[in-house]
Amino acid sequence: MTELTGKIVLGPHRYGKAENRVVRIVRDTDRHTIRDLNVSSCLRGDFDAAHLDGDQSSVLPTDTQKQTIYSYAKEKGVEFVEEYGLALARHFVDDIEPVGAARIEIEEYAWERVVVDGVGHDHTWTRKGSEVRTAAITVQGTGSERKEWVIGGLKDLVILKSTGSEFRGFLTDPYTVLEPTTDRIMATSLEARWRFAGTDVDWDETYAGIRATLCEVFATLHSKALQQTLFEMGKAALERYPVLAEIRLSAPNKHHFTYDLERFGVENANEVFHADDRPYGLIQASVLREDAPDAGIAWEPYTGAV
Ligand SMILES: O=c1[nH]c(=O)c2[nH]c(=O)[nH]c2[nH]1
Repeated sequence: MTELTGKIVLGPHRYGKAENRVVRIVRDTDRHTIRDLNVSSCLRGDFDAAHLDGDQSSVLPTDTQKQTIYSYAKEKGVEFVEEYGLALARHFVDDIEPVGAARIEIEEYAWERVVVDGVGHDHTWTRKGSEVRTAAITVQGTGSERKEWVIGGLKDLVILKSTGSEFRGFLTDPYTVLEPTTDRIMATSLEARWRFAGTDVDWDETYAGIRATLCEVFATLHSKALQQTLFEMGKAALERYPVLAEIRLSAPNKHHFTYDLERFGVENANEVFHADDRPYGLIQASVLREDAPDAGIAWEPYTGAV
């Protein structure tokens, strides 16, 4: 048995307030707007003494981080979640001495107006689908050492095409039972995260455009595999949006198996399927520019997987 005798030391650490549920209503007129967010703050820096000696003198309480998150929702507004995240991250790095880097992760839940007499209501909404907009903002260092990274994204975007997808010609071995197919359902619950090359961005327009591009390629590309579809989706997003350095895609292959109706003498020409929830193929790919600026710690996650 291998036995290790080396000195035990503190490794990397970070802390913050995770999943602050911030609902911001703008009510300057009778027609209100709503932004519904889940905001996490994460600080890195010289917090060794808190771990090694129980010394809290450098520790900004996670409760204070929470209060700042809520106050900034009014002071700075949340019209663009990326700007709100940048304001928070800059504040923690610039104004709180021991903080070397701050990361703000945001999920945004979409709401749509209830329609009354054909018109969207002023102050009543229903939650819109499962889809979530995401952002992860990291600010590190001050002065000439300053680095800022913004990652936009979405998750739980459920998308399905009923044809235009095949999977054949794959490697086989004695355990292979899968039949090749030239016509299948392709469906996924897409997670995509894209890293911006800078911070001067039309955030909402870019979000809507990237989302539309990803959906358009999924729909129109005749797919030979989910792997190919993911690469082409990412490539199209980078081609259309030069503000992007890279995009990372994660897609569970939500299998739909043709249900065996032959047993009943009933023909099933790809019309009735069993939607299987588990297990699923999990296909992940990143697409990037060769001249993408350094990602630094932009992808180091706090609350969730990246
Ligand atoms: O698009 C696919 N990629 C795979 O790698 C794979 N593997 C599998 O069994 N079905 C599929 N589909």
